[in-house]
Amino acid sequence: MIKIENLHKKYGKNKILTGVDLEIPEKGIFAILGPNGSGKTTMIKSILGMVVPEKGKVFINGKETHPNGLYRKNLDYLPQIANFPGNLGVKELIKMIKDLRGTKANEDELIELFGLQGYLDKKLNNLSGGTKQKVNLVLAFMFDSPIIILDEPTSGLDPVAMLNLKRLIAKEKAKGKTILVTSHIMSFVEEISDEIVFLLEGKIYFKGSIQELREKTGEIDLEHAIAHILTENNA
Ligand SMILES: Nc1ncnc2c1ncn2[C@@H]1O[C@H](COP(=O)(O)OP(=O)(O)OP(=O)(O)O)[C@@H](O)[C@H]1O
Repeated sequence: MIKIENLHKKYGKNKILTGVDLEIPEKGIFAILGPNGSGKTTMIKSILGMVVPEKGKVFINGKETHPNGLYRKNLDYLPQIANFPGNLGVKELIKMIKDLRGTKANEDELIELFGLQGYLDKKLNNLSGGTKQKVNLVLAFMFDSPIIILDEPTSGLDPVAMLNLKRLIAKEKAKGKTILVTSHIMSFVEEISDEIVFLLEGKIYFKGSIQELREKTGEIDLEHAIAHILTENNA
């Protein structure tokens, strides 16, 4: 379980999170939504210890996260923008991340799933955006951790890769994992999520099922429900 208590984070004078309280139970897919700049990535990075909040606590499975970051061994993360050196080859990068992590990985299955066999000797600089994203997805899923955090996983993916990603996420959920995901693609969110967490003006504005959100807003689908909240709040 992931628990966030009274999280506050500002960058300079810019207050981003102003008292986030959130409990994510074990097992299931939870979509973190909110307008651009609402602090989704900042919240995710706080869970990962990559952002230091002014105030607040994060607990993973009942234990407060420690600045030494050892708890991250049980978390897999796909960053919104992964900045690996462009002169690294795909195979080299995968090996480097495996060596750093020091645990077993199932990269071969994922390389096949995303059709990356022909790219293993290519340098990252020479890959298209979508192919780079597929490599990042391999890195994010290959360690089989119980918690997976995906920041904009659909970015740049073609429809085949998108279908493969959805199947992969469903398979990982079936293993009992907890998956946190951000996305601006509402059809994707609608298809995969068990619950929605909506961030607005530094706090959790809504947490619940898509059905509950539709009922709360009186709208026909998630896209309209989100648009309704944003318009109502001038966001
Ligand atoms: N390192 C930083 N230094 C200064 N400001 C930052 C930093 N990181 C993020 N911000 C600012 O914090 C705010 C929240 O950013 P964040 O990336 O968390 O939003 P988001 O909800 O993930 O946005 P998006 O939907 O566009 O990905 C933005 O205004 C952003 O410019």
